[in-house]
Amino acid sequence: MFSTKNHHIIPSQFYCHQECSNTMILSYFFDSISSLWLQLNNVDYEITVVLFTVSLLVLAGAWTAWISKNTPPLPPGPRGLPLVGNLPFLDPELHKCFQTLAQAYGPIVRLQLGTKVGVVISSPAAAREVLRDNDATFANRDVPELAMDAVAKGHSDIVFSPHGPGWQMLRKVCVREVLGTATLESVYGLRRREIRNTVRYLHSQVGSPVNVGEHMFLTALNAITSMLWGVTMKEEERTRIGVDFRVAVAEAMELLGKPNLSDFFPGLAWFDLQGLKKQMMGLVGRFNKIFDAITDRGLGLDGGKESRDFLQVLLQLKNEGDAKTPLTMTQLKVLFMDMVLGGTETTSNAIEFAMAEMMNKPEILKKAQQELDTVVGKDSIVEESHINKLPYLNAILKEVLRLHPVLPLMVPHCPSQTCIIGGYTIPKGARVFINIWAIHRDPLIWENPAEFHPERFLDGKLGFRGGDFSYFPFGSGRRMCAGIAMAERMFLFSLASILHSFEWKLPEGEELDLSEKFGIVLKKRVPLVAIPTPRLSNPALYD
Ligand code: HEM
Repeated sequence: MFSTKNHHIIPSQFYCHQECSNTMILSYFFDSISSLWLQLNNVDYEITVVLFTVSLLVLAGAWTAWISKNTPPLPPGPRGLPLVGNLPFLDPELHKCFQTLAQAYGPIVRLQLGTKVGVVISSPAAAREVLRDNDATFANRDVPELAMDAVAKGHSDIVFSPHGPGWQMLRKVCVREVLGTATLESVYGLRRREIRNTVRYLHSQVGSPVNVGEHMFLTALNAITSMLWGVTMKEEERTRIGVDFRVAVAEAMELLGKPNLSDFFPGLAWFDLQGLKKQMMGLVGRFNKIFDAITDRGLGLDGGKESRDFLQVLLQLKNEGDAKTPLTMTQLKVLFMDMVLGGTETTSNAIEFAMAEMMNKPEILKKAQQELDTVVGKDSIVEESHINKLPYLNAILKEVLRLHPVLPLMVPHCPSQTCIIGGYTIPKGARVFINIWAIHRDPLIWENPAEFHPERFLDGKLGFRGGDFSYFPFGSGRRMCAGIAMAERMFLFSLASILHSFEWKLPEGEELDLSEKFGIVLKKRVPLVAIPTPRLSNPALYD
């Protein structure tokens, strides 16, 4: 029965000649099926079944071949070992390791990370395809195993919430209500109080070496917790809670930064082989206790105070409970968490790198101080209202986030469906790293990319809003940083204050080390230790 028509010819054409048209292939198979059915009545039943099965198999094979012929390949990448893939060969300095891989394999590299596919994006064109052209598809996160439970219960924070109404609501509350210009302005006094405390403390240390990063971390943490609940809680209570909180945040960052086998072999997650999940559960319990103490205090207030902190803004929002922002107590707590985790180390590490780069090039430091002396004067102190009048300091912020982007691989994205990027197939569920560190140092884009040169940003053409994919330290698209406004203010106000108030020098015999240490948040390998000496006209300006 297969001797008629082209049964022997067409399959070989199909497999051998690429140019065979898809329409021909499909019409051939529909013909085959219909002719088979027409003849069913005339032949032996068993033979018919066998032939029918063979025909289906051929159809399936042809379909697979058609699909694979029409599906672009996976991106190129290094060979790995069975089971573990490329994991054993990845250098812990991942941002540099990924840059080297991009030099060998191109701007889109595939990795096998245990059972997971990883994809590294290292060019502006590919980043634009991911974050702009396919923004909705890539708006999900590859959720680490340690955050899975929270996501499954709908208790997740903004960073790991899946793209959807829950995430949208949290983000709206965070960006518009809490970190919007009006609320940020209203808590200026709380920010200022903490920065003045730091200046006062540094003044008490004049002539002695201080750990710049550590003090900037404490300043950022105190400023953020002060904005969060600094009106609600009295200073003494706030300091006590701040200490517990600081320890818990440091443990959470360390835990999240540890490579977790369960992320690479989700099948093993149930066994929690490294005990990380257990540790995380303990930590969640501690955070809950801290937040309960704070929110209980907030709930006890009558809300009639003139000055308000974020806690009071959020509790009011929760109590008003409009249908669009049905904020729960758990969501309120996770918002706090995002602000503390997202806003402390990022800002303080950027300030530490900026100070180190400037001390390495004293002419830049002098120029920044001269600008401050012109705008603020030596008989006065820096206020946040000055920061828009300091173009050189703003250029320093941009340049430090170019050279040392504090989230060098951003927060991994995850496509919700298989899609094509740069001519390659990116499978659904892949872990997509965007190597902004490599893009920000690409010699095809930047002149002398390794050099700290704030002047390159003085023309004001490049901004932070992710519109240009050669420079996007806060990400781009719908998952870009939710705290840009706060980060800008905190960085500029803190750096301006310590540069304006003090001269800085290295301890005798010390050498400046500018090297980086990879982590979710990039940090200086060797902490910057420097000696402050006063430079303002009147000691009262340090009170
Ligand atoms: C110098 C300081 C900072 C830098 C360089 C920075 C950078 C980033 C980057 C690169 C992302 C990931 C974007 C993506 O994956 O597409 C991100 C996400 C985020 N950042 Fe920041 N950030 C900073 C400060 C802050 C501050 C101060 C806050 C809050 C107070 C904050 C809150 C967040 C949140 C909530 C997300 C997750 C957004 C989402 O998934 O929708 N960040 N940040």
